[in-house]
Amino acid sequence: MTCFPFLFRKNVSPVAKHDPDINEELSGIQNTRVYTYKELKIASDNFSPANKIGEGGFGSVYKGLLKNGKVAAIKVLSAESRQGVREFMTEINVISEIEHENLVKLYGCCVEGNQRILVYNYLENNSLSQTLLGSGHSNIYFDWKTRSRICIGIARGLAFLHEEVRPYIVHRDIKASNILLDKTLTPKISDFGLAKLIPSHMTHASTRVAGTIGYLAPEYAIRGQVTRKADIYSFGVLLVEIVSGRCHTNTRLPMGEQYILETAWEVFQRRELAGLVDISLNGDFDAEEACKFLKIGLLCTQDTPKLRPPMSSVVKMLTGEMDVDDSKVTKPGLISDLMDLKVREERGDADRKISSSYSTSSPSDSQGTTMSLVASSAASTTFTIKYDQSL
Ligand SMILES: Nc1ncnc2c1ncn2[C@@H]1O[C@H](COP(=O)(O)OP(=O)(O)OP(=O)(O)O)[C@@H](O)[C@H]1O
Repeated sequence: MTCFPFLFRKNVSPVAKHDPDINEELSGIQNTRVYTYKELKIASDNFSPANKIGEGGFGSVYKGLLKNGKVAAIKVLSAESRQGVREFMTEINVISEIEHENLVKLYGCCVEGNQRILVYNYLENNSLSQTLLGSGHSNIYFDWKTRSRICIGIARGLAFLHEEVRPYIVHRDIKASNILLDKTLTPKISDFGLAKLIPSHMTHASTRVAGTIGYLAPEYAIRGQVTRKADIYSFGVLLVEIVSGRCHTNTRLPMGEQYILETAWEVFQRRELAGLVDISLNGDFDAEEACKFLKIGLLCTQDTPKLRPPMSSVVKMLTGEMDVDDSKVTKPGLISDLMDLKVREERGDADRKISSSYSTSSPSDSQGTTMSLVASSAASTTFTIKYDQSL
């Protein structure tokens, strides 16, 4: 991490003065490069639409050329988003302290008036969701070797967060759109806005549930306990997506085949896993390895969190340093089971009610918007579930 002569907190007094919460969080941040708004405006050619490279839940992302000649991705948070500000601070806190080949690199940030901007190194090949899973909108061909390398890279990045960093980090939003690819197709985990830093003596932290339907571990959605096992579940879904070239949910398929984990579990039981491997590979893949990856995906998504292997073991299994024991694979926690639960709860059978709210393009609109898990399960929608403690 590059250190600069001035500290982050010296540059934020206009915001801190108005918000004691942010002030408190800022005091924990030591070395973060602070850009002026003017610098970033110049870098992105006045945030020109031609330089806009993406739109996330909390604002727009622009490509820009920094004064030092480096190309950057400049993420401008929508100004009025309170939720976004909290996530902005989390992102800085989490990622400014760590560096790994498979994690996106934060160059710095900008806090001026109500402007909040994050500056990352620019990754040339977009995200996995826009390329591999982007239904033909990309000209990158992901052969088997590339996919295998991507899976191992993501696993290494996550193992680093889970097992090497202290306090360890639960990412909480591992999904295809948060895996960015550099020019050599090396995967970089991005978007640490939802991450939680958890001291090692704690087994979990209770929190508002946040994540993306389709990647969300059932026990996390139900009880709101953040553990590494929830990330491992999301990684398992992603692994199956990468091998199969299919998004976790496809409502155009017949019932019973819409959720990739359901399909993976079925073909696993019928010993036909190879049939799930992406047909666009035209059979040109290492079938044994591909089936092994799918089994690891199933191991990671098992309904019982304790049975999911730690990420360091996942890395070893993916690289062949550790065997995968077929007989150990148990049924995955399935989103359809989660929907059953929701339906039962709506009927009043359960003693705890889940009330959900979700954000699409405008996070500031999200509070209080009731979402039915059933109705929205097809979309890759980031959402939050809050428990009504009074129930
Ligand atoms: N470092 C980067 N290099 C290149 N492109 C990037 C970079 N960061 C983000 N992008 C582009 O901007 C898009 C939006 O990113 P962002 O992280 O804001 O949202 P998201 O992860 O797609 O969605 P959400 O915020 O809902 O999780 C990404 O999909 C990607 O195309």
